[in-house]
Amino acid sequence: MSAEKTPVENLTEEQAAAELAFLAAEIARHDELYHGHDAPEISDADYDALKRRNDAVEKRFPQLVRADSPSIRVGAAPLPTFAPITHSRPMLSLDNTFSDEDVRDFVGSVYRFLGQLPDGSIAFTAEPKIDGLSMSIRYEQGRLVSAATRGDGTTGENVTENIRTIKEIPDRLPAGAPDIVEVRGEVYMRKSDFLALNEQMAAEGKQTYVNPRNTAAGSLRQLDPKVTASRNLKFFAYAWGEMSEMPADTQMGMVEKFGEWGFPVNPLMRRLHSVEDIIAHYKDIGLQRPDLDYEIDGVVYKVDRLDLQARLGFRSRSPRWATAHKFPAEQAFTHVEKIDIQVGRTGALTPVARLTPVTVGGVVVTNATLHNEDYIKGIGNSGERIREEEHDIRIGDTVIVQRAGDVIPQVLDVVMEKRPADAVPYEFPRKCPVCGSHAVREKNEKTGKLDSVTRCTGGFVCRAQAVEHLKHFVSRNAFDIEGLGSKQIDFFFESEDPALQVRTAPDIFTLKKRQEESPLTKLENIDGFGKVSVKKLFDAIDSRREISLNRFIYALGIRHVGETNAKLLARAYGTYEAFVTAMKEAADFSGDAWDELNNIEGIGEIVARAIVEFFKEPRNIKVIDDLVGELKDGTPMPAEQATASNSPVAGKTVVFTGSLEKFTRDEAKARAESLGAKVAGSVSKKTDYVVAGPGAGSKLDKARELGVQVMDEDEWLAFIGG
Ligand SMILES: NC(=O)c1ccc[n+]([C@@H]2O[C@H](COP(=O)([O-])OP(=O)(O)OC[C@H]3O[C@@H](n4cnc5c(N)ncnc54)[C@H](O)[C@@H]3O)[C@@H](O)[C@H]2O)c1
Ligand SMILES: [Zn+2]
Repeated sequence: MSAEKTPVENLTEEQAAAELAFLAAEIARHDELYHGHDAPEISDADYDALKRRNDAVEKRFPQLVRADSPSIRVGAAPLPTFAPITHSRPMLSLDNTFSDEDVRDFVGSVYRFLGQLPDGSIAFTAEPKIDGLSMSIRYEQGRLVSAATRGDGTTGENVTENIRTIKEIPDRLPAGAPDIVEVRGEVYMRKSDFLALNEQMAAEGKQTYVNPRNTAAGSLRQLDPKVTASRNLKFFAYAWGEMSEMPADTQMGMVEKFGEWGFPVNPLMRRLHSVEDIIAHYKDIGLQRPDLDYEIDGVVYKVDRLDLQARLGFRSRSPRWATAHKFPAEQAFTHVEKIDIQVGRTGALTPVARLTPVTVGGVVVTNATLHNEDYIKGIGNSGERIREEEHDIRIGDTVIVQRAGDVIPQVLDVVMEKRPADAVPYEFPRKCPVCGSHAVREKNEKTGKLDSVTRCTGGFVCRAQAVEHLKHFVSRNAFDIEGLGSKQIDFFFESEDPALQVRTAPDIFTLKKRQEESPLTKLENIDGFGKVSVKKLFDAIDSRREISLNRFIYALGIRHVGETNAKLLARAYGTYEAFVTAMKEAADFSGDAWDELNNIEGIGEIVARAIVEFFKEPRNIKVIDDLVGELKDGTPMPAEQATASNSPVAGKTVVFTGSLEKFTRDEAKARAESLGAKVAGSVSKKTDYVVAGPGAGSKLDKARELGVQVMDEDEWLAFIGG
């Protein structure tokens, strides 16, 4: 879909054709979901953007307009569930306008089309665009005989029995009404009814609805009219189909007539002349929008005189005499009831505002992400202010929420006038709410600033992260346990059976024993496992009780510690014991152990911090101790190279000093490391050997002072075996 991003003017004809084909299929799919199943997958704003893109491409390449172009189609084909009804006159859609400029263009185009009419002489009606579903209701001799949805504009669904259950829709017209009357308008659900229905659905443990429009459509298209009847649907009349006689000669007059006949009509409809008045009314309706008990998504403008409407006529899918001026993504006011912390799979603590439910742009919003600690304070990712000082988000605050691009609702700002006197700044937790481990913000190496994300350090024990960690633990470059894939981990993790459950790494190694001791749950009887595969699995697990230190470290899934760093650490410390002891000693980020960790070539400060934070968490230590206890000899094997060479220097710390003659400093270091030694830059009590060439100075003195064994180059070579 990268072509989508290419500016229309840069598209080649070939690209344009391909994109139009894609858009036709994609828009048809969304139409089907939205109109056919009342279950849209994307927001209206995103849908409208697809449509606009299609229009723009077609405008530049008119020769490419497809027979199935969304610009000439309306809605979606009726569902076969209902009998089809062919409309006596098509039910069309409306053209859209999005800006004041578009409105001027629309009015201008009407004047141009009609010609010779003085400015200000054409009246337009302006009325809210109700977000429901359009309906055509037919009366013959004053009696309701049928009702149909719009469908694809030509054929709709017969929903007569369901429409009859709507109390607001008269069953009979008063005497004097024409013989044939088709009243068209919008069936909708009130916001308050929608919220109440959803509450009830939730209380009954049923799936709740997304928004009033889809709920209204779903409620109407029920096979059982009793369900429709229970939903308290409403109606506004604003248009008509076939009429045996016209009772008025203006749009306004017609709607007034509908009102007289007993149909609900919208009280906000006005007749206006100038673009300025039209736009002012649009703004006024926009202001009233949050307080209306029904969803509207714009204001519809129509040429008032019906003779002029007739002259203007229709395009393929919409009248030339009308347009819908859409509202931008909606904002709404609501309260922050509380702030919860969610822990992601990587351990990130994300604050979420729990809001008093409110509909925003047609969708009920109950949560908004607050991203991180700084965002709550009003500080952006680069340290910039995103809200005014003091506009930090507090529990109890009234806030403005917006669905921009309509994905995750955002809290835009705080209404300070409404802040309760006792509201206190939110205190971001320093502990993971899931596992209780301490949570930290990392420091950015380059900027020296704190990272905006707060992370749980209990990666190894935290339930929020555990599944991912376990999957990592058994993966190919870690413990590499065959037969224990992602699916199996999910299964064992979710199991509530003590004989099957795996929540932490050591559980993997106790599984066999627990199985043996449990007379009830036998893994081999569970779907997907069989006798043979269970034996294989337990063999695979047992074979991994012997594991190299670098794999072991990598398997812990410490942040920033990938395979390379795990190898560096394993090589530097040689043994598990040495490694863990050093990490514990480095807990306060100072002292010899901390310096040595930072001295390891390739290990930077961020990595070093992450490792120390990990080992600082007693919960991690507990699990690691359990894990190690399950291994052969109660420890991972010393670093890989060391075991290979059986060298006397494996795991030892060596310092080279003075000018070496038999080899370069780099060569000496590489050689020593390949034998499993750790090469350090300075002498400390941890140093095992100092290799001193001619001219050695202070390091040699220090070694003598500490009683460290000193060798010359030849002795060293003999020691390591030539
Ligand atoms: N999210 C999705 O996947 C998806 C898919 C398809 C359509 N949609 C949304 O549906 C709408 C497009 O559907 P559309 O083709 O029905 O166009 P439309 O809803 O923009 O406009 C036409 C409709 O407006 C309605 N309407 C309400 N009040 C009216 C009034 N006072 N006067 C005249 N008509 C009035 C009528 O039902 C008419 O059919 C857009 O809002 C679009 O975003 C969304
Ligand atoms: Zn945690």
